[in-house]
Amino acid sequence: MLLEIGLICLTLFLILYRYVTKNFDHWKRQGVPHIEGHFPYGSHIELLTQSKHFNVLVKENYERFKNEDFHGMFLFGKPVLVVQNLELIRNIMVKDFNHFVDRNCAGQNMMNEGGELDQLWGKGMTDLCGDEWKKVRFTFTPIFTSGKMKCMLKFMLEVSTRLREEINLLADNGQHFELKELFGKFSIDSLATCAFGINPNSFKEVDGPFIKNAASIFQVSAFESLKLFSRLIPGSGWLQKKLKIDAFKPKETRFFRDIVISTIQHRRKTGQKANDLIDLMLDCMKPSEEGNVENKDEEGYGLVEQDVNLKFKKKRVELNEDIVVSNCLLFLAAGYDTTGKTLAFLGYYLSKHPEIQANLQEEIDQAYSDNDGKVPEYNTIQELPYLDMCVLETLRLSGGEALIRACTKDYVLPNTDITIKRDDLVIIPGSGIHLDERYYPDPDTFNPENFRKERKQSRSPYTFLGFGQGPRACIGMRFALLATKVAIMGILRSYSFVYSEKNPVDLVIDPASMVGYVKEGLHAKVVRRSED
Ligand code: HEM
Repeated sequence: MLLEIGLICLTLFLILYRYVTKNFDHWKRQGVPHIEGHFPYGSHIELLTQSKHFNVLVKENYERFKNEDFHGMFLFGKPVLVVQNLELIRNIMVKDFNHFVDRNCAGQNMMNEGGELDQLWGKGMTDLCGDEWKKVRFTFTPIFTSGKMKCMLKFMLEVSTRLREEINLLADNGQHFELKELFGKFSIDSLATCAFGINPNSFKEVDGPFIKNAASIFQVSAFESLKLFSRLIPGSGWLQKKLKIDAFKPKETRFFRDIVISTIQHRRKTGQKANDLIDLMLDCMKPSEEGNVENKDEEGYGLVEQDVNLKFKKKRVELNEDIVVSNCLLFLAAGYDTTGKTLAFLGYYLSKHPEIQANLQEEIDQAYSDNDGKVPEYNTIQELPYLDMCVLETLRLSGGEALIRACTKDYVLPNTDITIKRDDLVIIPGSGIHLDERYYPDPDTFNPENFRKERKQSRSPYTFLGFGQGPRACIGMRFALLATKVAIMGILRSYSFVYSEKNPVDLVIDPASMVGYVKEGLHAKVVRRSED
């Protein structure tokens, strides 16, 4: 019996070994410079041991292959092409987008292969593929236009008042505090208020379920990521689906799913309207006319190139409730940590550079005084030039991500004889590009001048990937910029950030943080400007 079990285990191991290693000569055959693959993890054991963040690995590889247009690597057994040349990046993200519509390759959408809750995440826009993604993206795009964001402003201002009250207490007691802990409360409260008209009151209920569940949803332990990656083993995803195993944060997912569902039910029952995101999404569930549609973004602040319009036959299909629930969940998750992290870094950089903070305060004071001391209008907030420069520079220095695309149709890389095959993965190394001195002189220094209009226009738009690029860029960009600007204006009008010696000298990115936040946190103090 033991012998039989041993033989079965050996056979399974050999199958797995063969499956993982069979493509390890892929890049060598094509003459592409690359990082060797090793069984079972591919190019980077750090992903298995969780000793380095993925964005950091991608940045290191970018440096290593800096003068190449692209290089290869392996994620477990999967060959991945990392494209560094900005013109090729434009082709992939925009010009030839129809070859790279998805983020997941067919049959390897890990979120679709678990139990009911994992499958719910699989219906979110980030994971949807092909025409289904186009339909959902097209339908939800009008929710994030400037017109709709103007209506969100009043909700954000309510939350910013609560943030100022908290800042006032912090100024009273003069203590150092962790910036993302504070701004996470602002970002979850503004999302919950704008999305569902709910006030989680995170500033008062520090241990409230809303903030606790939000904080843990993007903190993924080594064991949790192993559970997800195990789905790359042939047959494992199928088995986990059959056994209804939820690998991604089931407790937290259930908490937010139940809130979304009960809000939808309440709105339907009472017919109440708050003109928040959930109302706008429920409106999207109504059937629409068939026809050619275009998904053309509005101005987009010149940050995102979208010159491919999504032209396709929109069928007369209603969005079902699962899609709405899933995308509400996604907006909360996608917006919470990213906005909290951006604000935390912005507060940290301003505390480190008092002269920049003073310039920003001057601009903000002027905007209030031009509006008789009242909060400026939506357009003024979004267009204050120095504020915009500070936010974009924060996103450059702290926010470069490795962006993923899956090839959906074979593609010959222009001016090469390299074919990216259907189902191959491509990475755009935002974390490397953002810190490349060819695009940003003295790239490790916080310098908002990098985003002065003339300088911005002198570079390729693909040197800034804070919100991605192309039709798959961040749908919530306008919302995120507004929330960030409202929060920082509310604070700087009356307070200043002061640098804290508690900050580590070298900022180490926490490998367990999905958005890539600092392991030891970022700290600051606040003082009243009258006491400066
Ligand atoms: C400062 C805050 C934020 C940052 C830095 C950020 C950044 C990003 C990035 C880099 C991507 C990938 C783009 C690509 O692959 O080209 C993305 C996608 C996405 N973001 Fe954001 N985001 C933020 C806030 C938000 C908010 C507030 C929401 C929703 C309310 C949101 C919803 C999404 C969605 C749904 C996608 C997937 C879009 C698709 O696949 O079509 N994000 N975001």
